[in-house]
Amino acid sequence: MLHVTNLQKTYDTGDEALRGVTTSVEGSETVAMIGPSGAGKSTFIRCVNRLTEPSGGEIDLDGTELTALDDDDLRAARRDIGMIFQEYNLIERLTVMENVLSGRLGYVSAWQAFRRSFPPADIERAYGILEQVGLDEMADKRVDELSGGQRQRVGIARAVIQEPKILLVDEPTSSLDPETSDTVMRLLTDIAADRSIPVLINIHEVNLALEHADRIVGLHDGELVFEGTPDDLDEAALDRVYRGADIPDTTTDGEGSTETDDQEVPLTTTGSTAGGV
Ligand SMILES: Nc1ncnc2c1ncn2[C@@H]1O[C@H](COP(=O)(O)OP(=O)(O)OP(=O)(O)O)[C@@H](O)[C@H]1O
Repeated sequence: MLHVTNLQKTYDTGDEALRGVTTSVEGSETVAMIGPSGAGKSTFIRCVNRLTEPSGGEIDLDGTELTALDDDDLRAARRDIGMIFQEYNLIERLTVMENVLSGRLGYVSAWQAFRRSFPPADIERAYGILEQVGLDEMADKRVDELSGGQRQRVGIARAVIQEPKILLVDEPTSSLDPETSDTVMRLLTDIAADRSIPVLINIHEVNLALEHADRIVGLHDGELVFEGTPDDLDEAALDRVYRGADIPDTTTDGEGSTETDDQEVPLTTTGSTAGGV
């Protein structure tokens, strides 16, 4: 489905955000991308749909090489990629329904898009998706009257109505409380299963990744340093992801040395940390 090969990004500032990352996302799996702040997680997701231009590498989505597309073809290819953002990126003055339908803008004529006029089938589809995300009663509410969790569900519905081949999700829970974060993660994995599409989620909280992901990818300083199941993410792997190296066991009581942290492992949405899982 999504095959990324040797993806590189160096910003104009000289920051090397991605140093040759290779990974794939397949089937209807939920993949969590973890890593410390600045590891390159957002850059990776933004490069995949070319909101950020990669400096090198290949991105193959279902047989289409995205890095080779001109603007028109890229616009068409982006319909296949549902994006869900940390800060929701909704149009505040519009209703829930209008925001969800904006996910269909890529499918209607320019005139229909200008008038925001959508075929009845799209409206029916929107009601179905709103029901799935638990917002069918709120279709006519303005989104600036909603809670953070409800807004994120509107963002999910807007991405899903595109009928994408993949969902890319950038830190969906960082503004949410733990319970709402859990609901949002469960919703994303349910959607992956229902629609048989993969979901790639950047996530700060390791606990949420362990609980909800089928597979975890770990970045450190622009490099992929871990790829495996939640069960594979042991303390040594966490050290590689969050500290950039395997920390040798220097203690006499057999516990790994975590005293030399340059970055603690964020385990929960409330920001509490610990040396292991
Ligand atoms: N627009 C930009 N211009 C220059 N440098 C950037 C830009 N965006 C990101 N960077 C740099 O690229 C590196 C990776 O940043 P990125 O935001 O992708 O990391 P991240 O893992 O998503 O971090 P966080 O979890 O804090 O969002 C960092 O060193 C960052 O400073």
